[in-house]
Amino acid sequence: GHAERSPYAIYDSDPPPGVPVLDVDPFSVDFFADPYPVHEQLREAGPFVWLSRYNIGAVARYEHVRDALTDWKTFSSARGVGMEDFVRHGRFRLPSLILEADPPQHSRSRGVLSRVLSPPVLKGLRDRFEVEAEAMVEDVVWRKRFDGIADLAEVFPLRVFPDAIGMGREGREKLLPHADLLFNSFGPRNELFQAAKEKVSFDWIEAQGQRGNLAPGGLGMMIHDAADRGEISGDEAPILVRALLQAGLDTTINALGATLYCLARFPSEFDRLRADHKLAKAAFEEAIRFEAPVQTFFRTATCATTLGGTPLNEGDKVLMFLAAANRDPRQWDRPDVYDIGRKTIGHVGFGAGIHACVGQLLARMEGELVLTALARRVKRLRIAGTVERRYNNTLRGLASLPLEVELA
Ligand code: HEM
Ligand SMILES: CCOc1cccc(C(=O)O)c1
Repeated sequence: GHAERSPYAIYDSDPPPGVPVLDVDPFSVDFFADPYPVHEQLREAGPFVWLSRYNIGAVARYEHVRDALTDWKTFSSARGVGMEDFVRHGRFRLPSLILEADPPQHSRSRGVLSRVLSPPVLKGLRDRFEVEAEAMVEDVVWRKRFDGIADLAEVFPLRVFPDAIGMGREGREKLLPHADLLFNSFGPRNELFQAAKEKVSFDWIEAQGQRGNLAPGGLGMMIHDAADRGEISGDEAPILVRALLQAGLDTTINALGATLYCLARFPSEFDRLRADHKLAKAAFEEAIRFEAPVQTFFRTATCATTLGGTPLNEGDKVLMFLAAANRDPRQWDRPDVYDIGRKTIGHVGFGAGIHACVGQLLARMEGELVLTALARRVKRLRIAGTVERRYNNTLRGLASLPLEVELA
């Protein structure tokens, strides 16, 4: 029935026959406070479930999340990866030429960004990132008490990423409110979205990708160079720069925050990292599986098809619970244990298939360098106060993580 329909629902369709109906709200603050019991309900209810609050189908088991992620022809990104369907509802912003595109458009954009974010390019950034990581950890650990989010997880990406892009000095403080708005916009137009919308004037982020606002030699200018070589058109370049600015900061901040949160909650894992610094990358990757900074994305069916054995019609939106898939006991043993020795290959915290995160190598380098610097200087990491959650329709992360450290 519609009794529990959300005021922010934009669909009215009924569930396909025989599909389990849940009236959970996966975009509510209560849910975000502790999503795991609901993730379990969603996985156990069936391979495909119906969310009556929003009249949308969803998949939470690993197998079917991967089915939707990897079959891009059937489950399209071009009608938006959020709740709104670009064909039926219009669009919140100028669509991304990579995230919200299907081949062949997607292929050209992907070719350019994967080269811009490739190993040889990252190698050129590594020394500077390493110096910054060590300096920042040095600055903060001698205080013994600090906030893992405000003093570490937010500081490092903001120090290195806008410079790597070649962004001007002005306005960098606007990057996070813009990302917060964008990630909220993938969910319903609820209070989280409305509050975020108040904070930004929309055209600012669009302007940052213009050639005139970018330093020579930066990742942003490399995208304009690709346009000069005819790989993409001149007016596509600024939108691809926007993609990096919107996708590349809030995600790594929340991933670093998630890793600190895990290492502080599970000291045995911090001890393992202390004993072997080469586990820094594994600690970061396992935190992305375990906490999933990017929780969900949508796809739109391009034709009559089935998912999880359920028939779907062209135009049906499907919600993919990446975070629930990453803890599906059908795929992972001891899924709710943070284990930095685990084989994380195949986790969907970076997505999967043709849209799998194009920035994952950069993200991993940031995680590795910060966690290595920390493991060198700190013997013990302890939570020393109230942990506060930051709420967003798509991103999972903390607003505050009070820490107390014992120096090595
Ligand atoms: C730990 C940090 C990060 C996480 C958890 C993350 C997560 C994701 C996920 C789940 C997707 C798939 C989207 C989909 O399937 O619709 C994705 C795609 C993407 N990510 Fe990341 N990301 C991270 C860091 C970054 C960074 C640092 C950059 C850029 C420098 C970036 C740029 C992108 C772009 C442009 C896409 C779209 C790729 C495509 O559609 O082909 N991400 N990311
Ligand atoms: C992390 C998912 O990837 C994203 C996120 C935000 C924006 C874009 C873009 O392409 O504009 C991509």
